[in-house]
Amino acid sequence: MNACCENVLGYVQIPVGYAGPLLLDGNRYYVPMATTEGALVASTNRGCKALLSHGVTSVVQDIGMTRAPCVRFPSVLHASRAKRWIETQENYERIKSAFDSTSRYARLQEILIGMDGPTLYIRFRSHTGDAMGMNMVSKGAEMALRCIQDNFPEMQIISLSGNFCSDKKPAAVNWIKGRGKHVVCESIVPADKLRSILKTNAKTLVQCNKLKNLVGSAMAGSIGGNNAHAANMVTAIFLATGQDPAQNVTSSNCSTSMEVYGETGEDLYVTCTMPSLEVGTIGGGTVLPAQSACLEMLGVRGAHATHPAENAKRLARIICATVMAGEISLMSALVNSDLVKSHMRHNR
Ligand SMILES: CC(C)(COP(=O)([O-])OP(=O)([O-])OC[C@H]1O[C@@H](n2cnc3c(N)ncnc32)[C@H](O)[C@@H]1OP(=O)([O-])[O-])[C@@H](O)C(=O)NCCC(=O)NCCSC(=O)C[C@@](C)(O)CC(=O)[O-]
Ligand SMILES: NC(=O)C1=CN([C@@H]2O[C@H](COP(=O)(O)OP(=O)(O)OC[C@H]3O[C@@H](n4cnc5c(N)ncnc54)[C@H](OP(=O)(O)O)[C@@H]3O)[C@@H](O)[C@H]2O)C=CC1
Repeated sequence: MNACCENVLGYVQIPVGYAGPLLLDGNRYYVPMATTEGALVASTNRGCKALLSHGVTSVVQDIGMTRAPCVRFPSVLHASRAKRWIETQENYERIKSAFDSTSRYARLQEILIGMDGPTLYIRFRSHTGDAMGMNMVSKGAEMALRCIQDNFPEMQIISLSGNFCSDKKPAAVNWIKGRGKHVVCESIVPADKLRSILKTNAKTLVQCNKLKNLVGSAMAGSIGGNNAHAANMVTAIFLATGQDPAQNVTSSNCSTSMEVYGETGEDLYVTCTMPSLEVGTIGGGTVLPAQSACLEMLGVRGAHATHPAENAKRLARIICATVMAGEISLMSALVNSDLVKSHMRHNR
């Protein structure tokens, strides 16, 4: 009681299904998904089946979590002087040791400073082990600001979060600089599997991906990227595994790409690139029993025994590969005009 929530009056139950086996980097996963959208799990499951013959290959980069306080100075000259001071290597090291002193795992990687008039937006980026890291990086940023203020007493702290972080709001900075984990997944779906499982072919999917996910997203001025429904798989796994649900905003950034492949050009080459997956396997809602059991299902519960961040990185890979499964299945349903039919069957 009273962990992760206040004034607790009960639980809201959400059904949890699974998709899989998902063959990823040589391992098989059964992926828990909490959702009330009938057809979503069936669709993701179908995508997993279509990806089985080649499996999914992933690469992941631990970008780190970010917090960007907004601080104001009496004039542009004062602000510029402070900016230069922070950017000097020797001072960066002083700020870093203040930041790092707040945690056994938070380790500052970079300070990126934006300037608007006499106001600075100081974006601290830190590795946070297996935790998603928002509490840790906020704590570190607060200590780092104290170190800066010791040298610039005229600095006024407007807000610990200045929105240049950017947490829980759609923002281009997270696409460009990354946030959390940056994952790229790749696979090939052979022509026979496209035919028998997805009931379509590579050329049709590639054309739909271009006109819907690329041109359509551009027409809409999308900043979430060119994808069909990454947010569906991200959110369902976030709910099942105790991630912060509001972070589905940035975490769902995804670019889905499709090309024809193979000697006859009948196979499908597909990639999903997700630059800002904000995930952890320790801390926050991951400690709750059901969510913890779902992490256990994936073999990533808690802190990694020997290499901090490895569990969180593996969870990020699994989410991106599951997104790929959902993408190829929904796209196939759309080109077959099966979307409404399947939702009338599973979703009502
Ligand atoms: C529903 C299907 C999969 C049927 O598709 P189907 O090809 O008729 O299915 P099937 O009966 O031939 O089965 C093929 C495989 O699909 C899986 N499968 C099939 N049924 C089940 C089930 N009940 N439970 C678990 N798995 C299931 C399973 O892997 C099965 O293999 P098998 O087990 O037979 O060897 C298909 O029509 C489909 O994928 N529809 C799309 C549904 C979807 O993706 N909905 C979520 C997105 S909609 C939305 O929220 C976003 C949107 C659309 O607005 C975004 C946008 O703008 O694009
Ligand atoms: N404060 C904020 O601005 C925001 C907070 N949140 C919330 O923050 C929470 C998540 O914060 P987060 O910092 O991830 O989690 P926690 O606040 O739970 O911090 C993680 C804790 O786990 C400890 N730890 C033990 N082993 C490890 C390991 N291997 N890797 C990393 N940490 C380890 C850390 O140690 P140590 O003490 O040494 O660091 C720390 O005490 C969520 O509930 C989320 O909803 C969300 C958005 C904003």
